[in-house]
Amino acid sequence: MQKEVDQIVNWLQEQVKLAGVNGLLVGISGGIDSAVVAHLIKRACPDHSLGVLMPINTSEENMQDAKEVAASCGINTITVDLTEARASMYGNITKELKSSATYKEENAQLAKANLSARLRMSTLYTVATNHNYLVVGTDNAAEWYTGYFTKYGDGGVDILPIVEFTKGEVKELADYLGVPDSVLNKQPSADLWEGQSDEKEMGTTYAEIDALIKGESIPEKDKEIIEAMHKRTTHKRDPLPQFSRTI
Ligand SMILES: Nc1ncnc2c1ncn2[C@@H]1O[C@H](COP(=O)(O)OP(=O)(O)OC[C@H]2O[C@@H]([n+]3cccc(C(=O)O)c3)[C@H](O)[C@@H]2O)[C@@H](O)[C@H]1O
Ligand SMILES: Nc1ncnc2c1ncn2[C@@H]1O[C@H](COP(=O)(O)OP(=O)(O)OP(=O)(O)O)[C@@H](O)[C@H]1O
Ligand SMILES: [Mg+2]
Repeated sequence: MQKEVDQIVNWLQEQVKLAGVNGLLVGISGGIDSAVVAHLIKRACPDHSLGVLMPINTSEENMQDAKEVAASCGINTITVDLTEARASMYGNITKELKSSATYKEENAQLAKANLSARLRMSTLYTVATNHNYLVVGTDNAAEWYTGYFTKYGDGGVDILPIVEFTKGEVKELADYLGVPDSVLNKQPSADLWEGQSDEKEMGTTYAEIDALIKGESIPEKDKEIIEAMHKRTTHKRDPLPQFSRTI
């Protein structure tokens, strides 16, 4: 584990040098992926790393976990409450959709959730520009394979240090790095709506996704769900389709 951590930390330092920036930042949610990334960037850039807490109707418990994550690695933090910004922006967009009779109630929850993720991305880039830092992403191998992230939201980042680590391996890293137990043992959640849990929404488990990625056999039902997610989200991993005048 020490060797893996050293390798990621060296890689992060290399990325800072290559990009010619001053440091690194990450959004800290109180979940395990951002906890691991916060620890790693603090190790890579002890004096030039930052954690950004961005509540949007976020529970006191998750805020407390985010603060404990920051305390556990000693990273500096700022908090930008986006609750009003999201309410105002979503309210304005919805008003327009409703007045033009193009509002679709069945897509509302997801649209609102993805707006939250994209407001967080915009906030991170505003802070990153101010500090001349890179925005560090928290996607792990399971999320990347299934495309379980918002395009240009939490997926809109500069570098991905833990994208080759399964959710199980992220947990091992978290344990090694000293992430608090409350975060280590918590159910993964995008926390984009009341009661959301990743596994409930996906209809499968991280254990099955991890197993499939590692080439192990898993129940047919889970395989179908995971492969369908993978296929549907190909566009999130591929380069942008670009019209070429030479075609
Ligand atoms: N074939 C295609 N080629 C190019 N672009 C395509 C496309 N199909 C859709 N699109 C575009 O992509 C959009 C759909 O993608 P996207 O906006 O990402 O939205 P979508 O994949 O529908 O939803 C995001 C999912 O990620 C989950 N999530 C989000 C954020 C954080 C976390 C977490 O774990 O913390 C999880 C969230 O709960 C939800 O299940 C469409 O609106 C369309 O604009
Ligand atoms: N309230 C928040 N404040 C700051 N950043 C956030 C917040 N919510 C989400 N994020 C950012 O979006 C990323 C994606 O969320 P995701 O839920 O996948 O990761 P996590 O919360 O760190 O771990 P887990 O998947 O176990 O919940 C987070 O890692 C974090 O960088
Ligand atoms: Mg989370």
